[in-house]
Amino acid sequence: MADDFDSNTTGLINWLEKSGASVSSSISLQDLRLRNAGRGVVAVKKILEDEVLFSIPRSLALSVQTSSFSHEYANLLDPFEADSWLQLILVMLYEYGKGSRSSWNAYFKVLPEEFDTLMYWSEEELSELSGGAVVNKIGKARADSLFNERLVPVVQENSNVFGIGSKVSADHIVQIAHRMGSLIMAYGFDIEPQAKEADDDGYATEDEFDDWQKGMVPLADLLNADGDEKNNAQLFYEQDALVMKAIKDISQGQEIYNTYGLLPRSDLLRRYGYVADSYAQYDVVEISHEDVVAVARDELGVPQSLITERTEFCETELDAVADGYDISRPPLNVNELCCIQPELRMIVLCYCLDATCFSEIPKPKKEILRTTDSCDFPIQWYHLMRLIVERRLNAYSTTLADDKRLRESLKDDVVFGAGSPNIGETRTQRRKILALEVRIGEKEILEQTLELLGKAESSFQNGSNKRSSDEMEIDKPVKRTK
Ligand SMILES: C[S@@+](CC[C@H](N)C(=O)[O-])C[C@H]1O[C@@H](n2cnc3c(N)ncnc32)[C@H](O)[C@@H]1O
Repeated sequence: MADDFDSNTTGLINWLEKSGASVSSSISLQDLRLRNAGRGVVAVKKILEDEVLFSIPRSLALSVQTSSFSHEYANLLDPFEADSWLQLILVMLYEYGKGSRSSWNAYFKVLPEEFDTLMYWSEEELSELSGGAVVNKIGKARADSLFNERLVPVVQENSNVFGIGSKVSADHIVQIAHRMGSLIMAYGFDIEPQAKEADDDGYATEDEFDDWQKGMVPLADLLNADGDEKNNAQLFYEQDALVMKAIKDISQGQEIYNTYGLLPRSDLLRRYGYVADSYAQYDVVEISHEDVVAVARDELGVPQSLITERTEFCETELDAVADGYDISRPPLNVNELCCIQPELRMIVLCYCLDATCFSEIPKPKKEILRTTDSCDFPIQWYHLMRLIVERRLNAYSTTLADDKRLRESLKDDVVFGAGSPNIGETRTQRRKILALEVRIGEKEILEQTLELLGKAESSFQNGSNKRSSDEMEIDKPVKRTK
């Protein structure tokens, strides 16, 4: 491809090696744009487990500690002391503004200027995700006002320090700050600090447990990621260097993958702007507390006074109340409702119990939160839980069947995830497909949960030990069905 892509890649490797990094001859940084994966690191020779792929001196990581900004302009950083994210953005604005005078100039040249992360989606594109909880987690408005109120005045008042003209608009500064914030989110690492010297008596000082610092680690952040067995490398924080090592044998030609953690695809899309099938196992659906209350009150007729009393109990005695609760992907071949977060199971239970059963909840109360499983629930629990899941499913404007049909119709055009060619794909079309994958995952979870609830409810109704809430013995030991 005729652009600066390859020369920037070479520039990065040359800069790293000149600055004390070592890069194994068994790897190469390659152009994976045809697979919609930007740059990536590929094994050019067989690599053995524990082999060092590259080693980056700590001083080459870009952070508040390593940039000269923190001592030259400490006064500008001070007001942001409590916010390490804003501090790092400020440092990156400074180094970026220095252009070729920055030690990290070659590094900035390989970092992207455009993102598919949700922060950059239009309202129309985001509407493809409506019904899901992720649209409420993007935080663009909050970031905009934080940048406008706190960063813009500092940058404008010190335009010479940040290498921008004195007439640069607030919008432009906010735009670059968003780029830096997005880079930190998708490329940054939490870097373990160097171990401190031990005291004479052999004990390390308390400072040894200093917080890990956010920073950018050149090259380490050019590894793509996998949520499963393709993950074959990991960054180790050694005393003087950050060292990427193989965590399993890697064949020649295989891509080298880091991991971004056990993220549901909605979060993968929000933070990294892509989805991959290997993360589908971590998908979750969030049910808001507000929805649980609304369904109990409006659809099951639980009086508001009882809801208030029981919510308070769940909050003070069980520490179980949150803004939202997760339902995760039900494990295959397991007929239990362990996919529903225990806190949600317990709150729903508390809303269902009559006064006598409620007063019999045994002590220590927190114990029951951890041990109660679906076998101990009264029939009303299944009913309320089903209504909650159905309400959540109805929040989407399309059904799972609609979405699967749509995916089928797009299948010939686009392959999803890391292997997808993006030729001819418009940005909006690509985003539509990414959202479709997330929606399908969430709806699968909800439909599978409904199926499990239906099965559990009917086996409860057919069973000999039919109980209603007033017959319930809540302190019985957990009866596992397996
Ligand atoms: C830490 S960077 C990895 C380097 C990136 N490929 C580049 O060229 O700058 C993270 C970004 O890489 C992309 N990425 C990571 N893993 C991927 C994968 N398995 N498939 C496709 N893209 C991936 C996403 O755009 C993500 O935001």
